Amino acid sequence: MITTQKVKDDAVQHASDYVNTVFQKIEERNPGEIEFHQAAKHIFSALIPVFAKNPKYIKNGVLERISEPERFITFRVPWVDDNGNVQVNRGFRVQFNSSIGPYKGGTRFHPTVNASIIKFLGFEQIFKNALTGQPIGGGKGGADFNPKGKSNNEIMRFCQSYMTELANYIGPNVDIPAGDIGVGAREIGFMFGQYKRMRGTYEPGVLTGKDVRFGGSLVRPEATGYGLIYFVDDMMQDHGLHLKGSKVVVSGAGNVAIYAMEKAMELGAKVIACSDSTGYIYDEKGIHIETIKRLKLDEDGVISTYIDIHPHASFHQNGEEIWTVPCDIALPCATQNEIDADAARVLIKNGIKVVAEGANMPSNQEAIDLFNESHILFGPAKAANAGGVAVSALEMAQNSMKLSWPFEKVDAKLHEIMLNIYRNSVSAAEEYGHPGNLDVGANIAGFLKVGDAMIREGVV
Ligand SMILES: NC(=O)C1=CN([C@@H]2O[C@H](COP(=O)(O)OP(=O)(O)OC[C@H]3O[C@@H](n4cnc5c(N)ncnc54)[C@H](O)[C@@H]3O)[C@@H](O)[C@H]2O)C=CC1
Ligand SMILES: O=C(O)CCC(=O)C(=O)O
Repeated sequence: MITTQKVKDDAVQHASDYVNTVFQKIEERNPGEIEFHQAAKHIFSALIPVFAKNPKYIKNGVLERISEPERFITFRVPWVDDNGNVQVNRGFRVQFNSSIGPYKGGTRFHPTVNASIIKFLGFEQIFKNALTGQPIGGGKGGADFNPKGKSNNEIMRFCQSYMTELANYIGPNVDIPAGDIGVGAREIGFMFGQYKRMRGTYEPGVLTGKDVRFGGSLVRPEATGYGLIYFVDDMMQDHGLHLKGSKVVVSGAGNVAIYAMEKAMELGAKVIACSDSTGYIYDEKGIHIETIKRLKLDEDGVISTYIDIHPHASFHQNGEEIWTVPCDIALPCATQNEIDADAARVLIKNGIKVVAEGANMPSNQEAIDLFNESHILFGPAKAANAGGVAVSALEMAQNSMKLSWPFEKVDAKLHEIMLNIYRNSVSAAEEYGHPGNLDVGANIAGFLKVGDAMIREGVV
């Protein structure tokens, strides 16, 4: 049952009943898809004040429509490993909502990928993309393929097979995939090469996160992490706090985590811990970012080897316990549901001031409630990590114009977009009776843009 703390009048009660009815249908139609249910429940509860104030969304069935993907594709991905054995994985693409632009969203290669994970990510992406202010709809894709331990040739063959089927459903004005966990510039390059070979035309706008030598945008590799820190900086300054001199803990050591650490350090913060799926490292003197980049980006190694190079640091095997490290700012940048109520309580007990989500849905609902109750500054994923997709949209714009913007120009646009996302989330939260709650504000601001477009486009 979805409830709101402010059941004041009939309109709110009616909106709450409506949201609960639609949510029940989602549970019935998508049995067992717990991550999708979690994301839907979270967003729906934030929207109760919107439906109470504007019954037009109820009348036009916006919630029923927005929560049912326009298209959900699953496909076989057969490939041959280095030993000559045939392997089969399952590929997915959800084309969730195209009311404000072509479907846009990343691609995850990880053994845990299933319909629920892809739908939760695609659903979140609708609202995130709307928040960026750019004309991009929501989509997401991936496969239950485990890139760990695979050779470069195996990765290439897998990407080519994945694209051979996916190419039937995407295009620069239809659906534009990018990277996510397990998919970076190398995988995007292999997929781009296969798409080009199949189509026989050069269409750089079909994928983002490409290498700069063939249509990629400067700043895209850094964008999610840098954007996260711009968001944190804006949010802290607005509350009289400063990044400079703050102690930061970051989970993950992939694309998002690395560039978040880099920008945080550049702005004067001290990052003292980061992790991968094997455990976390603690470096009281401050993490040496060049070592992490070399270990994780160049060598695809494990984080424990950091202590061979920096013996004063320590390695701790259980990755989740990274949240026991006392700090001012916690940045979950690894995966979903990495902060539960217990982790949130420890962070709060240790005096945390800011939590901002680089990963998608890294904090569960109980954790978010605890942060809000304790007046921790909380930057929700769909606002705080929107910098990656925002620069992807800038990459699409450059591809359409057949030109490349300099680093400084893209970086300045990224910063401006993050500031606008912050301000719009603050305003929406205030307007709908939850001042200071950026989580509610971001969901509402994203929804209003998409919901209004859906009404104007008719029942489609
Ligand atoms: N790449 C992008 O532009 C964007 C990514 N995101 C989200 O950010 C998160 C990270 O994505 P990327 O950095 O792109 O992926 P990545 O594959 O580059 O890195 C993921 C990192 O998380 C670590 N990790 C995974 N599970 C873990 C666990 N249980 N405990 C500790 N560490 C763990 C991995 O070892 C790796 O270091 C994901 O939730 C993704 O959906 C969100 C917005 C954009
Ligand atoms: O750059 C993109 O299109 C997608 C980024 C992404 O997957 C995300 O925002 O979660």
